[in-house]
Amino acid sequence: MASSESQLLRPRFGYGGAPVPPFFRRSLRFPFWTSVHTNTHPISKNHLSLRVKMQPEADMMMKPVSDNKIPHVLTVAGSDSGGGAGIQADLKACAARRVYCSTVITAVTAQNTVGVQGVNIVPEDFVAEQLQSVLSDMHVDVVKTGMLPSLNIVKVLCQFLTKFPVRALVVDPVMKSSSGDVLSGSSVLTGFLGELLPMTDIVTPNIKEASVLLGGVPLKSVSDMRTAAKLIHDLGPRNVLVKGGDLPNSLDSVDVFFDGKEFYELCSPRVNTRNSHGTGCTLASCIAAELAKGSSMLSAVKTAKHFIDVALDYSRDLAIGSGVQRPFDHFLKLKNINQSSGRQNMFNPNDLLLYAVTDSTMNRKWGRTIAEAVKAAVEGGATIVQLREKDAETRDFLDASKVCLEICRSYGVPLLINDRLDVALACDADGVHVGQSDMPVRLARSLLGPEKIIGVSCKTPEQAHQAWIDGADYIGCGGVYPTNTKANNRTIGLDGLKEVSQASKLPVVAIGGINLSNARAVMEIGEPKLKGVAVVSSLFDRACILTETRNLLALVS
Ligand SMILES: Nc1ncnc2c1ncn2[C@@H]1O[C@H](COP(=O)(O)OP(=O)(O)O)[C@@H](O)[C@H]1O
Ligand SMILES: Cc1ncc(COP(=O)(O)O)c(N)n1
Repeated sequence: MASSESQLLRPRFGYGGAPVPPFFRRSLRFPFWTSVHTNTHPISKNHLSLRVKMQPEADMMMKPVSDNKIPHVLTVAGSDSGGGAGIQADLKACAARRVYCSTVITAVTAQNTVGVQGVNIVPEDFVAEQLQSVLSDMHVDVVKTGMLPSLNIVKVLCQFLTKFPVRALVVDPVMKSSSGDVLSGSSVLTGFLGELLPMTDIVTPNIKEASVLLGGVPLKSVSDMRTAAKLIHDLGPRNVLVKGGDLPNSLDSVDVFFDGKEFYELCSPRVNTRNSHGTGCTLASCIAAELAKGSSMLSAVKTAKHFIDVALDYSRDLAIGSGVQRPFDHFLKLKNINQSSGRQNMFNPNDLLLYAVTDSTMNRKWGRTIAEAVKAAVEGGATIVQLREKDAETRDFLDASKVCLEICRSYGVPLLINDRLDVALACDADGVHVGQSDMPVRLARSLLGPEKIIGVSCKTPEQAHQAWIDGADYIGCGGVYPTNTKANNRTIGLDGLKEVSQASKLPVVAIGGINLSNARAVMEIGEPKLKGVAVVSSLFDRACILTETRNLLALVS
């Protein structure tokens, strides 16, 4: 089988050749080998780097089929009673990626954080019955497979995939659990090699599974993973992702992607955690979800890898179960329940580290769309973004906000809207930032509900205290230095910032004239409540936003 993107996205629903939206077309001017630095969940200050070779035309996003068709992934996998892996991980991954997920259960396992205590295989005719029910009715876009515990189940699945072709088939060749317990016996290998892999669009073995597929050759290095990816590709799948989560002696977690022509190494710092049970299932489901939405294969793989990084980093110390195979949180929500108010808050104060505030005048000056500016900033490592569009038409602002939100979500970066609660609500942004003469915080909270982030500009300890009483999440304090971006804005200097930060019960981000030459001095006032710097001109009034963001991030981290 050929390994082209166009083949993968078979135009069953008629959008394989859809034109690229202008935003994506313009954003594809990457150098050949590029290092895309993205921030992890800012609980840690690690920054990921995806060492990937970008392919401009192949890495574009495709337009969804129609506005009404919900992207749909069917997972054919086993149930994990502990909820960390298998069907449960697949459902959570698809929900987190906003894709519908149906399920065909191949086995029920009794499993927890210690290991697998029992496996009950579903008879193949009942697997067939489930496949018939879903595939005959529900317009599945992508099928993702996990635990396929018997050769007959593999065969039944292949028959159904021939009868009901789908746009893409993602195969996670699950063989053992992370605890080392066998989930699929060696008999299924015949089915994989003879039937399933040749139908597969991407197969995602970990290093042990890659070794089994290749008859037992050990994989000990990234170079071995590359060789294995090539050899597995020869078995029929159009794309191969050899996952390096278990690669010994590696500080990084490196996955090797091979599309039949090019190799790509996707690299991120290894998260030191026990909460990694279900990463393989999640990664494959995430790839399936992105493909169902219309992404290219490389883009789907990159998004999935980034999703895992953010979720693992967030979940590194989640206490669930007494064993070492602990699950992680796909929704980044479990730790943020504010017990006292019952309010569930997604806000993490460390998100304030490098806060990018857009400016339409600067974007016009440099000939950029707001989305291009935001994309460059988050690629450079901005940890939170605020859209501040004082003179935009509502419709234009809303459209731009939706595009920016999509970009920010794919990087796990919160997006706030300045002042315009209506726009924030309409696009489901993560929150708002208001000034002292904008919507009062208390009203904003009642309109936005408990989950959204609300920030408020404060110059004095009294305003900071009021912000806390009214239910804000953070305060923006400044202008620290004189600036042109805001007329008649009194400068409070480092002394004023220190005074407000000492008094504030809320996390503080400094704003006003902050740039590469003074950002360090700001952070060095050493106030625990001061979590970062917010910048406008020093990112957006510059030729290369991405480079400026990286440089500033390095200074404040
Ligand atoms: N500790 C970790 N830190 C960062 N990424 C990890 C870690 N463990 C696994 N991953 C990533 O999770 C995904 C699943 O990999 P792996 O754990 O090797 O698969 P499996 O769960 O099938 O054994 C890969 O993208 C891998 O790089
Ligand atoms: C039902 C089921 N499917 C897949 C896995 C693999 O997940 P992991 O490699 O994280 O143990 C599992 N443990 N259980």
